[in-house]
Amino acid sequence: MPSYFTSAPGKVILFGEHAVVYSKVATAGSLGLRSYNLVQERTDGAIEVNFPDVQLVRTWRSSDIPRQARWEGYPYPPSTMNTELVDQLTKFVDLAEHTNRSHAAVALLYLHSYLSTDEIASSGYDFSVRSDLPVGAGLGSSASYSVCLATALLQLNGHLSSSITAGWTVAEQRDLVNQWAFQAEKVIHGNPSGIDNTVSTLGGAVMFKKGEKIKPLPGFQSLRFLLTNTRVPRETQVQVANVRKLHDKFPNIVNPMLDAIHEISVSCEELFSQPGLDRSHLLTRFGELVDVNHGLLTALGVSHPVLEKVREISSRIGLKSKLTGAGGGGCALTLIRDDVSPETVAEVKRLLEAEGFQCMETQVGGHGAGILTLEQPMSIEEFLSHDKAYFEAATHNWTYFE
Ligand SMILES: Nc1ncnc2c1ncn2[C@@H]1O[C@H](COP(=O)(O)OP(=O)(O)O)[C@@H](O)[C@H]1O
Ligand SMILES: C[C@@](O)(CCOP(=O)(O)O)CC(=O)O
Repeated sequence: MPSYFTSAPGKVILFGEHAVVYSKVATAGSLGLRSYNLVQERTDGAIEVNFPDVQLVRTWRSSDIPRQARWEGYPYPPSTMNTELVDQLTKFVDLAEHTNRSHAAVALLYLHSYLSTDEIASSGYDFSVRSDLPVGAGLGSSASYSVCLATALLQLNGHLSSSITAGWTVAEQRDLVNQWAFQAEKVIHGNPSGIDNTVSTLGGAVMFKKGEKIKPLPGFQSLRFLLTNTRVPRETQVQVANVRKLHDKFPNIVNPMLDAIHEISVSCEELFSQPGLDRSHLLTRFGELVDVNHGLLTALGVSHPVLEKVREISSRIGLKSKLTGAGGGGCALTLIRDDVSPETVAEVKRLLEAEGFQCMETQVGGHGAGILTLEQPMSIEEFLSHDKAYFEAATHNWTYFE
């Protein structure tokens, strides 16, 4: 059994946060910031996890992990989450409940319980994960972690490009990864929408409407952004509830605002589907949509002084920013047009970091889930010491589900 890496990106909501709760369309894209998982066989029948981003190092005996019998629909996941198994695994991992660490561990063991063959269950494996993404900042770290796990477990158990799934299309394999990643997301979050794991699995950009199938945004061109984590903690539920209160108080005012946000996503889709549209013109129009969307979100009450600070600093240099995700703190995105010089980017970063913010430059719209088989085993220490550039290097022959 060779060693391999799996990898998956984070996500950013480009347009339509909050409006999506009211069944309007939202647009999200995959980030160049990714999580990476090293999977290696070991000889002692143990499962060892090394997840430094959530301070978890733990070993269990493989044969002690509860396992599920084959179910109808195999290898697709059952339609409902097995809450009994989640409870059982939460006790099994023996970590304080409801922490980052226990969620990460239970999500892995949940997939292991369902997917492991007898052979895999009696062997031992190391799972090590490192991420470029800040955890809990609304950039989809949990989805990218979940997609890494789903890809790893499906690969390990022969469901990806192996004899069991021989004849399956890439799209079917990608769908399988996405469905299992959604299971892991459910273990971590309870009731996620599915947009984060879908963007992370597919890559590129997607259009999303509640209750409808998430569809790729046709013609999307990769864009460059500066992401700013204001480090002000925010709770999605609180922001969503505040917008709900405003909506219920002034429906005739708030509904047209939500409709206007919907039209921004529609305009974004139209922008990318215009054949032969000049890139510079596209970026100008995109920047205008960024501005309008932020204005509407501010009117909905979900901005915050730190987010306005990001807008003020970036607009001084002629750049367009908006909050992304729930708002009330969290992250903002700033569009970096192709003609913006590296000096300008460095200057805006310097100004933002001087406010105590964390800045991350990244592309939006790149690859989704990927696998890379290693020719030689790699020590966990070496894996964890590598940076983004190492994993991105062209010599690494990643396979993506595209
Ligand atoms: N690099 C990682 N290693 C292990 N677990 C991770 C990692 N990144 C995310 N997670 C899991 O995902 C959870 C974070 O989810 P969440 O708070 O929704 O943040 P985000 O908005 O970044 O997705 C963590 O509590 C942990 O269980
Ligand atoms: C505000 C909302 O539209 C997006 C929240 O995004 P995040 O939790 O910041 O990634 C809520 C939702 O769609 O469930």
